[in-house]
Amino acid sequence: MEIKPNLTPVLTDAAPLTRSRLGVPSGLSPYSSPKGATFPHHGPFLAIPRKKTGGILDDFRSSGWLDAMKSSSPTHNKVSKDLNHGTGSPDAAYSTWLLKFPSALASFDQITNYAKGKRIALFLDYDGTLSPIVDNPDCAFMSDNMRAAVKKVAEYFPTAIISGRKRDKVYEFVGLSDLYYAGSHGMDIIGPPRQSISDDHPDSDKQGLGELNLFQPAAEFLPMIDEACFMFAQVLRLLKECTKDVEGATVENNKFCVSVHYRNVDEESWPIVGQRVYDILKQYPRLRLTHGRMVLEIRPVIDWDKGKAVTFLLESLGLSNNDDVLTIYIGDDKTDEDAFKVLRESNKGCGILVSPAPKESNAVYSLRDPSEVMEFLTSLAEWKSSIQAC
Ligand SMILES: O=P(O)(O)OC[C@H]1O[C@H](O[C@H]2O[C@H](CO)[C@@H](O)[C@H](O)[C@H]2O)[C@H](O)[C@@H](O)[C@@H]1O
Repeated sequence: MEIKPNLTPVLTDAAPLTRSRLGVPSGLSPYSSPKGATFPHHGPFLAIPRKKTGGILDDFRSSGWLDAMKSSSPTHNKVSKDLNHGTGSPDAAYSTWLLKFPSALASFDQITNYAKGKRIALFLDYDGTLSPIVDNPDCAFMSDNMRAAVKKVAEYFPTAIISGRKRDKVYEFVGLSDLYYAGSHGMDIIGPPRQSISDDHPDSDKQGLGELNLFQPAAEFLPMIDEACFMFAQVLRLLKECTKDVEGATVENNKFCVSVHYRNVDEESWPIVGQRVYDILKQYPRLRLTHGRMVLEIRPVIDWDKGKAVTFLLESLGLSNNDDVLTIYIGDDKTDEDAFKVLRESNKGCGILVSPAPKESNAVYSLRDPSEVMEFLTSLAEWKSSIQAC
């Protein structure tokens, strides 16, 4: 399968996303729960506050922008201190947390038992999931071993990478053509083919990868995003000229969203960065702010996120209305929670949270870090290969 960047868009404006405009079989309304077995949930459900999508600076107003910056970006010391305070040691806290979010490796048999007779659709976040978190976003390379593991698993299951990054950038990092790519938090999707997998090749998990479509629900925001991105960069440059305080702050243009990174900024100066972003955003009522790992993410106020992207891809692949499909989404970030939530509520599959420390989540299982993700993907491919051989 070739990635063709210049195909005719399915939809290039931000008009309401209806079934007919999308040209997909069943629209984007919430799934109804399938009959029959439900995916196992462990321990009490931990509620994640629902993301607001209606106005500007929702997060800032509701919880205070500095608090939000700090809570989404705990420093290593702060995490250790919190864990020690609550339960004695980070290891003990992690073990307790694992009761609620069991390791997907330790629960591998349970997952594959559940997957028996079903087709698996696989969704993978990039940063912090396939590549380790590093200080310089341009150097977040995935290892060759990880690439081989993703390639292998994609030979058996339809596999999509869903990232906050610009689509081209994440494709450059991953470098595999036989995958679907959704950049800008799902606002820039390559794929899927016009014919559904199930219509074409009912006996296979992974067929029908024909001509690809481009889906960009926020296309009309492009000029505005470019302009805002330019302003963030200008303001940070001016700030750096006058003061060393924000040394380390960088702006990344992710096409349909902008990332303002503060990982390399002294924590005392985070308020300056946050305040500048806040000031500029006041001029853009159609842009909103969300928080990632040491990053402020500015995006259009459309009701679209990674969860919607998963729904869109499953529907377009003809996999959404089948009870014989198990969707697995692996991710590490707040933005991945939208996808975990969709899977949890629709009972269409399970989220696997990648985290070395306890966190609230809508995922069902957990993995500690990208090396465990690699092990899980390898095991999944081996399992599929072994049952095919039987
Ligand atoms: O959805 P993702 O693929 O997880 O992308 C989310 C953001 O990831 C990148 O930033 C994060 O990773 C960087 C490299 O490890 C790290 O330096 C940064 O602090 C993290 O926030 C990416 O640079 C952002 O544009 C994405 O939005």
